Parts: sequence; C-alpha cells; structure tokens
Amino acid sequence: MSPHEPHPDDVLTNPGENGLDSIVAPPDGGIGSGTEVLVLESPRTTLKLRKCRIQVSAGPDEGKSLASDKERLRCGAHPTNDLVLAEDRTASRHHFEIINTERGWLLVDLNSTNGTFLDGRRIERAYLSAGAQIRAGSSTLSFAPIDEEVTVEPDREGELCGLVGQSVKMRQVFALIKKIAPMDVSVIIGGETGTGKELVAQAIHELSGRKKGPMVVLDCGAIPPNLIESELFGHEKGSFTGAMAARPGAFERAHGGTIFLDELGELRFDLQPKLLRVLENREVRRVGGNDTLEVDCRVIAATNRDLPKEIAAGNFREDLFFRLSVINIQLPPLRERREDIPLILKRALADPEVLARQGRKRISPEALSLLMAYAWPGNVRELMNVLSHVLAFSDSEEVLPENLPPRVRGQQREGPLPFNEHLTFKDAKDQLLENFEREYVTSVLTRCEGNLSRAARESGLHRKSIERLVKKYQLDAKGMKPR
Ligand SMILES: Nc1ncnc2c1ncn2[C@@H]1O[C@H](COP(=O)(O)OP(=O)(O)OP(=O)(O)O)[C@@H](O)[C@H]1O
Repeated sequence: MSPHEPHPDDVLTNPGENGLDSIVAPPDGGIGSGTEVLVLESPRTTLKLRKCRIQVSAGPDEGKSLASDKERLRCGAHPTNDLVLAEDRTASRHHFEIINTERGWLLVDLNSTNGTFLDGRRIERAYLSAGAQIRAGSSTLSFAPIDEEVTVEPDREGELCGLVGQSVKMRQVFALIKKIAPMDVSVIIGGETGTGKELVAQAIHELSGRKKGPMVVLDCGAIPPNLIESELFGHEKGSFTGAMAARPGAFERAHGGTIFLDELGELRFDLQPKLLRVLENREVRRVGGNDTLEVDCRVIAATNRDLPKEIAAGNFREDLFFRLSVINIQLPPLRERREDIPLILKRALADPEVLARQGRKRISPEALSLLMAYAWPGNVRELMNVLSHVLAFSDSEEVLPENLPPRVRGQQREGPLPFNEHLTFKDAKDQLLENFEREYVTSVLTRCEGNLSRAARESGLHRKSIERLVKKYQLDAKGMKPR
C-alpha cells in the first residue's frame, strides 16, 4: 500500500452483543480520547479513518496536493518529503510537518529558515482547523481534514499467520489485522496472558510493508530499571560499568521494521517519559554517544493490564498511552470463544513436528468436552501446554479423559479435604496448607512455563511471594520453561 492511502485513526466497535467486545476503542471515560464507540446490531467493526488533504493553493508548486493517512506528513523542498515543494527556492529542505494526534492535527515547524506561518502568524507548533492556510517559503497551502468510516466484516478464514480461530470474535480480529497491517500506525494489543498478543503483533508485521525489515521484541517488564536507557537506545563501549562493547538499542535494531513492546503496562512510571521521547522524536542517542540516529520503525505494544485504569490510578502516563493507541485491538480470552478449541487442537495435532514425534493422535469426544468446559485461565498457551503434556504421557492413539490433568477433569474440587486426622488440628492444618501451596504454585508455574513474573500476575501474588514459595518447596521453575 502506498503511504498515501487511508489509515485509521481510531477503532470503533460494538462493546456488547454478538461477541463484539473483542475490539474496543480507546476508552473516553475521563481521559478524553475523543473516540466514540459505535454500537452496531451486526457483528461488524467500524473503523473511523482520519485523513487530511493539503493543497498548494499559491506559489511555484501551485496545484500539487496530497491526501494522507500517515501519522506524520512532511513538507519541504527535499524529495524525501511527502509533499515536495520542488520549485520553491525559499522553502527549507524539511520545512514543516503535520502530526495526526488524538487531540487533532498538529502543525510543527521543522526549524525552517524562513519560518512556517499559520493564517498569517509565525508558529512553532499549532493545531490546525479546517480551511487553515499554511505559508512555507513562497508557497501557500490549504489544509482540510477528511474523516470517513469503513466497516470491517469478520474474516471468512479461520486462520491467519499462525493464529487459529473460527469464532466471530477471532475472525473479526483477523479482518482487523488485515485492514490495519498495511497502515503504518501504532497499535496497542490488549488481552489476558496467553491469548496470542505476540502472534497478533507478528501477523501485523508480516502483513505490513515492513515485513522485509526486522521485528524486534522488547519485554518492558523484564528490563532492569538501570538498563532501560541502554536497552532502548543502545550504548557505547565503556559508557557504564559492564558496557564491554558498543551495542545498538532495540529501536536502532528495529530500524526499517517493527518494534514490539511487550508487557508495556509493566514499564515503570518514571521510565515511561524516556520511551515517549523516542516515540516523539523518532531519534535515539546511544548512552555515552554523541551522534543522534534517526530511527524509522512501527511501534506495536501489548499489555494484559487495563491501561485506562492504570492511568486513572496514576501508574501509567496518559500521553504515552495516546501516543501508542492509534488502534486498539483487544483479544478475547479463550473461555469466551470455546468454539475455537477443537480447531486449535486439530491444527496442533496436524503439526508436522507433533506428527513426527507423537504419531497420529485424536481426542475422544469425552476428553474434548472436558477441554471445552475448562476455564483456561492461561488461555491458548495453557491449552498448548496441556496438550503437549498429554501427548508426551499417553501411549494410545486416542486421548481419553483420564489422560487429562486433574484440574481440567474438574476433579480438584471433588472429594473430602485430604488432611491427616491423626495429627493435631494445628499440624493437620499446616500440612494441608503446605500441600495446597506446593500444588498451587507448581500448577501456576507450569501454566506460565516457569515465568515468575507471569505466575505472580496470574495468581495475584507478589513476585517476591512466588520466589519465596519456589524456594520453600524447592521447585524447579527453570525446568518448566519450554525447551
Ligand atoms: N489463536 C491462536 N491460535 C494458535 N495458537 C495460539 C493462538 N493464540 C495463542 N497461541 C499460542 O499460545 C501461546 C501464547 O501466545 P502468545 O505468546 O502470542 O500470547 P501472549 O498473549 O503474548 O502472552 P503473554 O501476555 O503471556 O506474553 C503461543 O504458543 C502461541 O503460539
């Protein structure tokens, strides 16, 4: 897609019936996103596209015009601009840019020699209204915003770039991914752990014009605070103790491609302005370095936190949220699309690697109905883990209910509490509690593949408490990581 085709500014959808809450607009309650939510009767998603048109109405390039959906569009004499004032000798190489912000179209002078004028007044930054007249060099340009709505029907296919799902909710997600992937805008992907946020980010990258470029994943929750700048911007050799060699940061490595900021909600509040600065300026300077490097990458972020709530609680910066949430895709938990389970299992069993290792396997109808009844707090990741565990430990061709873990069979709540009646009350209680603690933490860690931060989030325990329990029961969290 050319950079001049439309791209959406906001995603609007039905938040209620027909499973349409899978894709939501950035919420407007209290934080003023300026986005409406359309309640539709049919399972469709409506994208509100925001474009603008600038036209040279006077000057040597008179008649040139551009309709753009880009987040930023640049104007000046240099051929790399979106609108090139090739004939205007008094226009600077990069004269001004117009940024599509959630608050409106912002005109920014790019340190031009002769200045940028809006309706006759010299400006550095100013919001544009319809019909505004911009003067750059000896050219006058008229500005007009264009808003249009596009309806996105659920996709017909039950698969997209490794994502499997035949439910209306997932097919809506697939259609939305296809629609927005070629548009070079930021995206925030929300959803519980294991719902496929990283897969969605990969799909957007693969279906975009940047697919030949790199996709760099930065786990914001896993970066020690003292290394955040070096992780984002890179560092020069010797810039701090331990910087043995120069290293490019994540943004530099993602140049020409996509940067995926995973667990964005975990990024510490005091570190958020540093990220915002890179997003705003699109340039980085390595820690200990002197040169500024321009970086051109698409930003996709994921979180399992409710960011508007985090903003209200003072844990997340509103400006960073708005900078990133041009499009907001919310992935539904597996328990809200149980009809996807058979297809996900079928695809997994047909995987050539699984076939080579385990041979042809099938799931009995009784086992399938248990798998479909379970709540899957760890979503598709947990389903995949259960499947590989079951396949590794069952010899027969058919997976039966007894091959499934007790929690899936729903047996953990059955029967009397397994306490030892020959102990004193206190000792019996302590033993019961210890058994519970050991089994609970083992179960949540298995589900989270030994990832302590994720296990803490899913269990509602503090990470320190999980660490203490792992130590107390000598659990092998590392051994639970996938090989
Ligand atoms: N719709 C899906 N179809 C097939 N596989 C899926 C789907 N969703 C998730 N998976 C699989 O589940 C696992 C977890 O997916 P992924 O890492 O994308 O989830 P996530 O939402 O990013 O999780 P987290 O928030 O914990 O990082 C992966 O093995 C992925 O391949």
